[in-house]
Parts: sequence; structure tokens; C-alpha cells
Amino acid sequence: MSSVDAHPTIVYPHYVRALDEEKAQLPSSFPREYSEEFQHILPKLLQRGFHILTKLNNQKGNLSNISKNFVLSHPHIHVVILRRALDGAVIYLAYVGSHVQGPSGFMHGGATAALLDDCVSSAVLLSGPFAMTVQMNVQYRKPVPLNSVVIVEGYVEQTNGRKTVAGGKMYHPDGALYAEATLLFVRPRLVEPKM
Ligand SMILES: CCCCCCCC/C=C\CCCCCCCC(=O)SCCNC(=O)CCNC(=O)[C@H](O)C(C)(C)COP(=O)(O)OP(=O)(O)OC[C@H]1O[C@@H](n2cnc3c(N)ncnc32)[C@H](O)[C@@H]1OP(=O)(O)O
Repeated sequence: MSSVDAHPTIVYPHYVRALDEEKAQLPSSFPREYSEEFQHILPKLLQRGFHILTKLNNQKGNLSNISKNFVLSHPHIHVVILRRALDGAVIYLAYVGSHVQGPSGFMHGGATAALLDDCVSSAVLLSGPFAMTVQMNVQYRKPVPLNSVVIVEGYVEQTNGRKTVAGGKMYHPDGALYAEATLLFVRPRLVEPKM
């Protein structure tokens, strides 16, 4: 039984199936130099208790809904998703390419927010019932260089009825903080996910 199966309330059965079907691999589309960087970072994340869920680029079959995800299907953002069963924290180990630009040479703040939202949403969705972001506050601490690897971490802070407060951080692999966010999720009265 996978850690996700332990949460029967999850309303994304195709994600759960996907977790069983997909094996931990780096997407073949990763630029070679970043694949090497990822291979260097991954063992440290595994040591912290995270395990790789899946590659999400080039999905097929019942992953097709996930493949429409704006962040995870972006041609210039490559993501490997990891999760820690102990507390449900999720990491997106991501390579940010050249076409995600805001200020010259740096990542667009909206893209930073989208990556944070997506990662934190994954932590929320994989740990409980369907919920949607209704509020997000992002603190931008340092500009994120294009063509670089970032680590995004998402975690649930507390759930109270239909509301969940969650947080996220984006940082350089050396630990320098790029951005952090606090989010509020609400489980809709009627749950009809079509993702
Ligand atoms: C292959 C392996 C797989 C690996 C695993 C990967 C898994 C994951 C993969 C990929 C995941 C990535 C997924 C990406 C997702 C990204 C996240 C988004 O972008 S979400 C889109 C943007 N958000 C919206 O569009 C919401 C729009 N809002 C709404 O539709 C409604 O507000 C809704 C349905 C959420 C709630 O409406 P109501 O009618 O059900 O609920 P009411 O009664 O209004 O509110 C309930 C409580 O929440 C508070 N509330 C509602 N909105 C609030 C707000 N904005 N601020 C503060 N409080 C709010 C209310 O005051 C109320 O509180 P009181 O119960 O009275 O205490």
C-alpha cells in the first residue's frame, strides 16, 4: 500500500493509479547538465525522507489530465515530484529554463507563484480531500535566475473543517531562499474535480 492509498478521501484516483504505475525516473527531456545536477541533489532529498513520486513530463494514458497542468506541462519548466510520507511534505525539484522570464535574466514572479501554488497544492491534494487555493501571499526574497535549478517545498500547516492553511518555500539548492508563501485552501461544498 502506498502512502497515498492511506488517504482514502483523496478524490484524484488517477493520481493514485499513476503513483503505482510510474517509476522514479528523470524526464528524458531534461537538459543533460541539469540531469547531472539533479542526480547530485536527489540523494540529499532522499536522505531527508523524501521519495520520488514520478516524472510528470511526457505522461501517457490516465496521466493525461495531469499533463494539462499549466506548471507541470510547461515546456520550459521541468519538475520531479518528491513526497515525504511522514508528514506529506512535497518537493518539486525543478529546472527553470529560459522562457519563463520576467525581469531580464530572472524568472517571472507569476511563474514563481504558480510553481509554489502547484507544489503546495500537491501537498494538500495528496494528503487529503480535494481543495482549491482561495488565498495566496507570496514574499519574494531574491530574484530567481533563469536556466537554474530550484527546490520548491510545500507542506500542510493545519486543517480546520473545510479550510487548510499551507505553506511553501522556493530556494536555491545551497539553501538560499528565493520566495516563501502562505496559502489558504478551501474544500468546496460540492466536489467535482475535472483535472
Ligand atoms: C503522476 C503522479 C502524480 C503525482 C502527484 C501530483 C498530484 C498533484 C498534481 C498536480 C496538482 C497541482 C494542482 C494544481 C492546482 C493549483 C491550485 C489552483 O490553481 S486552484 C485554482 C484557483 N482557485 C480557484 O479557482 C478557487 C475559486 N474559488 C471557489 O471556487 C470557491 O471559493 C470555493 C469553491 C473554493 C469555495 O466556495 P464554497 O461556496 O464551497 O465555500 P464558502 O462557503 O464560500 O467558503 C468556505 C469557507 O472558506 C472561507 N473562504 C472562502 N474563500 C475565502 C477567501 N478567499 N479568503 C478567506 N476565506 C475564504 C469562507 O469564508 C468560509 O469560511 P467559514 O466556513 O464561513 O468560516
